Amino acid sequence: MVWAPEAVSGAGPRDIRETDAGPAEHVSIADVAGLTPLEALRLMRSGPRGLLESQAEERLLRCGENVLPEPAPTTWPRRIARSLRDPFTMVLLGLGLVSAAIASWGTACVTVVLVVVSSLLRSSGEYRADRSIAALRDLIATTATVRRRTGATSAPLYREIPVGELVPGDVIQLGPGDLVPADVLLLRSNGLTVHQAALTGESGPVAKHPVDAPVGPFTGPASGSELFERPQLCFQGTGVVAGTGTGVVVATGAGTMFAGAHQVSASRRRLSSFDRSVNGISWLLIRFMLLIPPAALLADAALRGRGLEALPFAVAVAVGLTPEMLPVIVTTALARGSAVLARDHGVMVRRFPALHDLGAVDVLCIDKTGTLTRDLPVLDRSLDPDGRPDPEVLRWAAVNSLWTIQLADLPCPDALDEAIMDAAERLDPGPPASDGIAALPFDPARRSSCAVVQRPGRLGVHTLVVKGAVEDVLDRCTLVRAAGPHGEMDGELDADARERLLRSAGTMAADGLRVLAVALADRPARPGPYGPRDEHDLTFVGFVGLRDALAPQAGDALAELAGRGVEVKILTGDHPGTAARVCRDLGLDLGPDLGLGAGAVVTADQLDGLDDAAVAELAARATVFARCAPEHKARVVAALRAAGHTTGFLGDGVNDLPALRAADIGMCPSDAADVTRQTADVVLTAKDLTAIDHAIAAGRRSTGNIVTYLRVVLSSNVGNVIAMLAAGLLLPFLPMLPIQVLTQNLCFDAAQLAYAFDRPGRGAMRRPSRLRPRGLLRFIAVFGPLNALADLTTFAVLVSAVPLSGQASGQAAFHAGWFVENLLTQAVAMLVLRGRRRVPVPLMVAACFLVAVGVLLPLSPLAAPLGMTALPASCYLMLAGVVVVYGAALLAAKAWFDRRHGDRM
Ligand SMILES: Nc1ncnc2c1ncn2[C@@H]1O[C@H](COP(=O)(O)OP(=O)(O)OP(=O)(O)O)[C@@H](O)[C@H]1O
Ligand SMILES: [Mg+2]
Repeated sequence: MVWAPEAVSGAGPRDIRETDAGPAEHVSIADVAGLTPLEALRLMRSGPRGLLESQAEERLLRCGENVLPEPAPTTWPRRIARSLRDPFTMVLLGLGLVSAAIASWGTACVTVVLVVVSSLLRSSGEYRADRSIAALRDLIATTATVRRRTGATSAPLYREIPVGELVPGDVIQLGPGDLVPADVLLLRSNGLTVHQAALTGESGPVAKHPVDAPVGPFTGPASGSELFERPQLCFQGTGVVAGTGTGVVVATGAGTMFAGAHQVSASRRRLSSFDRSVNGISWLLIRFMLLIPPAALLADAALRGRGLEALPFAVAVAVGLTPEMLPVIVTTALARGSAVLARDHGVMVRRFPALHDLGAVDVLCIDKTGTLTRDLPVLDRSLDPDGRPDPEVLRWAAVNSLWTIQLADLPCPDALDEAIMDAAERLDPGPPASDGIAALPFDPARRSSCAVVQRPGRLGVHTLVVKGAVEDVLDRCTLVRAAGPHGEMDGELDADARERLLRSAGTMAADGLRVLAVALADRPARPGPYGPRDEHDLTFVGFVGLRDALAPQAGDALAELAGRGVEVKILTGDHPGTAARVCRDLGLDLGPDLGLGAGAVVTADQLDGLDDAAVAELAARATVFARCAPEHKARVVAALRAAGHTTGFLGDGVNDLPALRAADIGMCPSDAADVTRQTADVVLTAKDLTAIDHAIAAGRRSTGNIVTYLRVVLSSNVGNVIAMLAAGLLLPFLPMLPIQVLTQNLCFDAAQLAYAFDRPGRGAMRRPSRLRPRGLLRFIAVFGPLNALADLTTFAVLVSAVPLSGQASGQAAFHAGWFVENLLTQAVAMLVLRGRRRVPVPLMVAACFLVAVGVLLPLSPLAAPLGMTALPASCYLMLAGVVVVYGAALLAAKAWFDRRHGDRM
């Protein structure tokens, strides 16, 4: 909400004249872009110690909650209107109009009933789906750390509040992984970098820091990109990559820059690949349907000279052909799959089409820490440059950990830092000896952290303590510490010494340890800020090695995934040796030596010189990519996708964000960084590979059910059309009355809803599943004609069994016979075409329903109005024979088809 400072003279309706004078405008971020922190605080009627709780309450009432303007909640009429926009419904409505125009009232009524039923079913399915997605919001909801006071004299306290309760003037803290909760002007910062892609589309992180000198009023356009370049401004919806900051909230809710951008982008939602393939299949069918009935009509007119009297029949056939339950089945299958997944395995799918994409995943990229290992590191050793145990190295590492945590106000300390401090505390308990001056928190791009401290008795000297990845720290070292006869001596770090140190780090890594290098430098004390460029000419002092145990279920889950045809790749920022060892311990095959110097492992610097094609080629061959910076992870994922793989990515850090965006399916655990959680398509309760395995299985199940539905419906529809065309040419009367076509269609639709509760066969669960129009066509090409053959056989049987000779009763018997055969064969096809596995109850009920209607309808009082009569017993026997032979033929054809094309979707 736009903040109107109190006490504006000439008060507007929202002003409350209670305090001293302030400026006359509502404040937006552009208004503070030219101000110093102090000026901005004054304008916002706040202070460095934050707002009073009472002030905040009052502002919350006046400015409203800090939430994005929601689109109006979907009402039922709107929901139903939306479900009518689907192509099948449009076609049905069109056919209804045609039937009304030719006064074929029965067809018109049935068409309307179909439209109403399918749109009601679909809307209620979507309603339930929306509700379960809304329930997920709590899981991904974020909080903000705000500084407030209870009374004018009390000390300010930091506390976590729901982001919605932030008000203009609040002083808040930002840390790595935070989603910036409002538009903010920075008061202080420490190595803060922010990812602004949500607003600017720019992929790299940008540095942000307060500007203390007045820069003059901001005169550019208030929405202009120039605003995003101002280092002192952080915008809602952007994510903190590294470092920390404190800032004053300027605009919240609808008043933020993000709210403006969000409204534009929300109206242009992209279609997912799943939506596109469903649409593709729909339009294919619609074209087919619009073509067949006119063709039937023309053939009929040409051969029998019947002209327009066959029009109602043609329209009814078109209605019968429409798979109007497809949208209902799709919604139900996906919503049900997601609900079961959430309930049984704690996996939340944030948009339903993602469930289909999960089933299609054939490459899964994961990180190492917390996924393959437990992320509970324990210090194993601390060594001097010569490889001798040396507690002094641990002490320095702990100094770095302590002061980076303390001075950078990190919200939650890194597991490595905690482990180092625990070990140092056991070594010498008590308060730290040195004083912290400044800190550069860990940055995944620099792969190191730095603390600047003042040692006791070393006045006038600042000591830089750096720890981080071995290669990166050694690159900034020129000296190496050596123990001399009279204490410490520093020798030159030449190429040989560097080689030797890299080798000993490699040995530790190959033992499965996480290795950190520690380095120091003394500098004359100075007041100014420290930055990454101060990390040079360091003295290497030693290594610390930490052991992180393997995650208990990781090995089994990797084997399961391999059994499902999912290839797993590891993208980690860690040492190649550590990564390779962990993978071997878990039984993951790393593949052959790539001849690049790191065995089977690719290190990210090897990707740097390569073009996209070469990266794709390497990505196909290698399993482990080590020393990855965030953009390397994204590059590998993008290369895999470009090569045609459906790629999933699991990660939890801010450094995983670019890859999460690049993947088809981004996954993260529910305790991941805010930004990561907001970006992911799938959120897991725990970072557990087993849950992903379940999620993939659920995706395949849902897709499998949709595919089975399409296969059965389309092959029987195609069969019927062929049979009707043939009958039109062979028989002197209509093979089926329009009302019969429609009744049969209603029965099929009702029965097929049961497919949402089916389970695909084992074979389908072992391979990635996708909706493939071509695979579908292949199936229909075999089973459609087979169905038509059964119909034609029935015609032959009926023609020989009932006296037709133009009598009405003969035709009614023929119609009844074909009606019965159609329902029975459909029941058989429903059970046989899904493969040989246990039939779930809903499907069995559906098949029995079809059989019961088929057998009983011609005997019931409804027979006469529907234009049918009871059949002689001999006819039932013959029809039973046809159905049994058809069932056997289907079984044989299905077995042949599966052998030929595999039991896949
Ligand atoms: N707190 C820290 N202080 C200093 N260096 C660190 C710290 N955490 C990690 N590092 C170094 O940075 C490297 C990369 O770590 P990072 O956590 O960014 O990797 P990652 O890609 O998240 O790895 P993973 O696949 O294990 O999740 C580590 O191997 C380590 O050398
Ligand atoms: Mg990580």
